[in-house]
Amino acid sequence: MEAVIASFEPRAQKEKPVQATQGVPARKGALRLLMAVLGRGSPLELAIDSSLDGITMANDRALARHLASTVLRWLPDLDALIDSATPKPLPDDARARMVLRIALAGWLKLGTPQHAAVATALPLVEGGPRRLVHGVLGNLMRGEAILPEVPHLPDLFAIRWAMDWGPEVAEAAARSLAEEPATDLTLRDPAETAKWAEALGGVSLLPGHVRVRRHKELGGALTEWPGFAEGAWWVQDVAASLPVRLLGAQAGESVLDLCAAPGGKTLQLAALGAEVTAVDVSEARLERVRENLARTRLSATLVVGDALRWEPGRLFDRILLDAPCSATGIFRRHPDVLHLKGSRDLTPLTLLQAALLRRAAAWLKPGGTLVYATCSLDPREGERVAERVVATLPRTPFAADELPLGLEATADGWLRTLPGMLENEGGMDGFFISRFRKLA
Ligand SMILES: C[S@@+](CC[C@H](N)C(=O)[O-])C[C@H]1O[C@@H](n2cnc3c(N)ncnc32)[C@H](O)[C@@H]1O
Repeated sequence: MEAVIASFEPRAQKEKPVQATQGVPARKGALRLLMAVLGRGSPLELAIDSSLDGITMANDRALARHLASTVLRWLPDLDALIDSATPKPLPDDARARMVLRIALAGWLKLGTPQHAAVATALPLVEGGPRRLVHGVLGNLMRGEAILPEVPHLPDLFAIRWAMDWGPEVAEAAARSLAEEPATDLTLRDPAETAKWAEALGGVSLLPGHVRVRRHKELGGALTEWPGFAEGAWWVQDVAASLPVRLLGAQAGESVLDLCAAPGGKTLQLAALGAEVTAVDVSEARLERVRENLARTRLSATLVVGDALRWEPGRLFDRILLDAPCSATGIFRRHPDVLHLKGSRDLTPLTLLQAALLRRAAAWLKPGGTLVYATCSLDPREGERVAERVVATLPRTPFAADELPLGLEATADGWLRTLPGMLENEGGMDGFFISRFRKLA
């Protein structure tokens, strides 16, 4: 998973006052989404099409997604409230628990009036569970039910991130989970930064970057924002734009973008004027790259291929390997990664990452530069993988004057972006970025 190039769903914010059972389709959609993520372990983005099938109103779709995302941000806290009001614990994936989570998220976080939260919950359950949902909501609404100011991370991540990065990073991660983050855009032409920052009502943290907070004037779908149709920008967290910035590609150089889809970094490289070959194993995801290249009027050679078997038959000046990973660094935008079952065993991923890195290194010209990056907060997918190749591929540490945003390299010469960094400006995703040069 990676920064989405463009979400085509309009965003729902505070829910408008709901009449009686208006809003039931959105709750049904949210319920199906949560069943897919929490019941079957599907990533939220992959569950959207099937879960929201039949929900035609854009507002209902947006609200369904926003409710599901809000539940995922506050899951341990919502569950603690539910457990405090049920006679015996409900199974994690019980329909009644899912419906209660949605009703409480609507009431406590989206401003749904109490009567509407109840009226939209009850049609989703029948029989005994319906009486249970009614009773639990009644109990909680009569009492002093509140959510904490800062959500609790699931225990696994609270403990792991405190151990790996320190308690202050885990605390910042929890703070950053409370709200949907701002939308970051990367511009096709960095010379137009001021123009687009003004047109979009955003702020720029770097040349070629604009950060847009959700605001009423823009509202609606991203596709309607100024500059979308003409391909002036694409959605990409500021941290996700750093690997290409640090690869140092020049116009006319040959660059291999390995594991390229959905293509944020391919677009960045193509915008620099590099001759880009973008490879991805997923034809469907590569189609997104194709669409985005067409919209931005940029070009790259696209190859559907498994990088473990594909052979380029040539060498490249520079290679970017943005490897598949657990995506825990993008939990603010994709809170489902904190709850996906099956994502706990990292061994297959770390073996794949190391194998991809070794293959990529073989395709580099002598003197060429390779960047290995992941959007994971787990050192087993970042530092530990990079350390495995340094004996054969010397690292090129990041110099202080080439690191933007006040970032500093680690003692080993890598770059780590972590929760808490840029917090006053709205934060950034968690990335690991390493750079190597092949001896000439
Ligand atoms: C982290 S995402 C890449 C994000 C992309 N670089 C961007 O900036 O938009 C990882 C990608 O690796 C692809 N992938 C996974 N295994 C692969 C393999 N064996 N060969 C090629 N691509 C692979 C996935 O399909 C996925 O699109």
